[in-house]
Amino acid sequence: MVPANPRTSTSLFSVMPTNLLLINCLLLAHAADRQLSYLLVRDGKIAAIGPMAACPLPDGMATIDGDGNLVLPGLINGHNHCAMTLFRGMADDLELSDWLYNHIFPAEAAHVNPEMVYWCTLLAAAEMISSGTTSVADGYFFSATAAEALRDAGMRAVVAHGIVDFPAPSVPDPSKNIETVEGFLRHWQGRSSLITPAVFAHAPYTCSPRTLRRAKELADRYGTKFFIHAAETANEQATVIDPQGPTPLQHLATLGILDAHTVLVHGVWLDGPDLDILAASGAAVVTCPQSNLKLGAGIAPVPQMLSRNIPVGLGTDGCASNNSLDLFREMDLLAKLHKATVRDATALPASRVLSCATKGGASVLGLTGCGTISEGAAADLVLVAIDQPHLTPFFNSDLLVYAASGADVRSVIIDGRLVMRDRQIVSFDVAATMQRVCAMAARSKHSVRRRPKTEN
Ligand SMILES: CSC[C@H]1O[C@@H](n2cnc3c(O)ncnc32)[C@H](O)[C@@H]1O
Ligand SMILES: [Zn+2]
Repeated sequence: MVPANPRTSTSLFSVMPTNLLLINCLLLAHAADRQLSYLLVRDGKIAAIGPMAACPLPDGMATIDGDGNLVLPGLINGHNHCAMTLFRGMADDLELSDWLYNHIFPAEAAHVNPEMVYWCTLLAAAEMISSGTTSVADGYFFSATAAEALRDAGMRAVVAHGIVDFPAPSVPDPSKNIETVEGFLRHWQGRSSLITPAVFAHAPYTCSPRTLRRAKELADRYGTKFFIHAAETANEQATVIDPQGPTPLQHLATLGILDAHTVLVHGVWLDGPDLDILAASGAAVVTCPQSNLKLGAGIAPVPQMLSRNIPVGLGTDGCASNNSLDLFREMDLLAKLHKATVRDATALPASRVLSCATKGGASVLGLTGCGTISEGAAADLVLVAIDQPHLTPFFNSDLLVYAASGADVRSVIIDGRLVMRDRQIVSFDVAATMQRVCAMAARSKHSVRRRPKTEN
């Protein structure tokens, strides 16, 4: 149940067993021959997989019948600002700097507080779980509260505390940024099997070189991931750094903050030399194609990244720029975009895209053992109903990218716990969460400048 007060959150869900026997599941490898399998889950990990003929006796263990549904590794959303569900649809059809400076930052200054972050993050968790996402990288303010919400929802998350050089909702005095984030890292490191804390410096145009260096140094000291939005729009270099000077990527490289623990979000405006620097640094990229198209930013050179072995994950970005958290939509778009730009249908195969949203995404976020179905891997599993007209006949995983949607997900298991069963989220009260967010949205409507709808 959802606690009435986010500060006193205690989730019954956290004491649920992490041992399960999953029966009658279809593994991707058997999609064509329809041979059903069992998966034995112990202590949140996959302990054994085999054909139904060799299924062990439940021996008192909770058993879930997969009903012939396809079992997939849970999808991994590499970039989100979960609490921004409150701002869904608030500022559509605007380019990034207008959207951010004239609409989003003012709305955040007025409405972001711990209560908002708790409930709006829970709402994001409901949307992600019900569309097959089991892990997310969140980057926002009041990160301790976001971490509580994601843990209470039963989601696996890398929760990164946001840093900007101006007064932010959770840190009104930017000179206190580093110590605040350090407190967050100290509190959450090793506290929960589900939550990994990290650092998020917002962007090269909102963080000074000194802030960027100190934020990265802090992340390194705690051995955490360091995230940054960078090279998102064409004018980032012109308006932010120096029109004649280094590119945003060169700027970050010169500051010494690109390495294997750095995750660059967006990376739309990267030229050949930038991509070479990135590849040599070991840093990863999370691409957010829906957000990049909607904000008019452009198309990230994902095939060129992959051909240089730059690790690439897939993210939705927040609800105010997407406006959906369904990674199936994101996969479909990513797989098609590059085919169109270079007029080559082989530019980015569906299987490669599925890997960015699973195994590849896990590696970008440092989530060891996630994004794969094998013995010893995390039991983060999604059951997809393929026995439907739009997924028939089902021979291989390409259909997951080109025809499936989040609505096809039936049940979800995270860290060995059943989080959604037959489309019913069981870890928290979704109806109550929607009610709370609707009430907040109604209150904020009077003070937030929502875009008037114009007739054409
Ligand atoms: C410190 S991260 C949170 C901060 O980032 C803002 N934000 C959301 N999406 C984007 C984007 O695509 N580019 C730049 N900034 C973005 C969000 O509103 C928060 O203020
Ligand atoms: Zn973002």
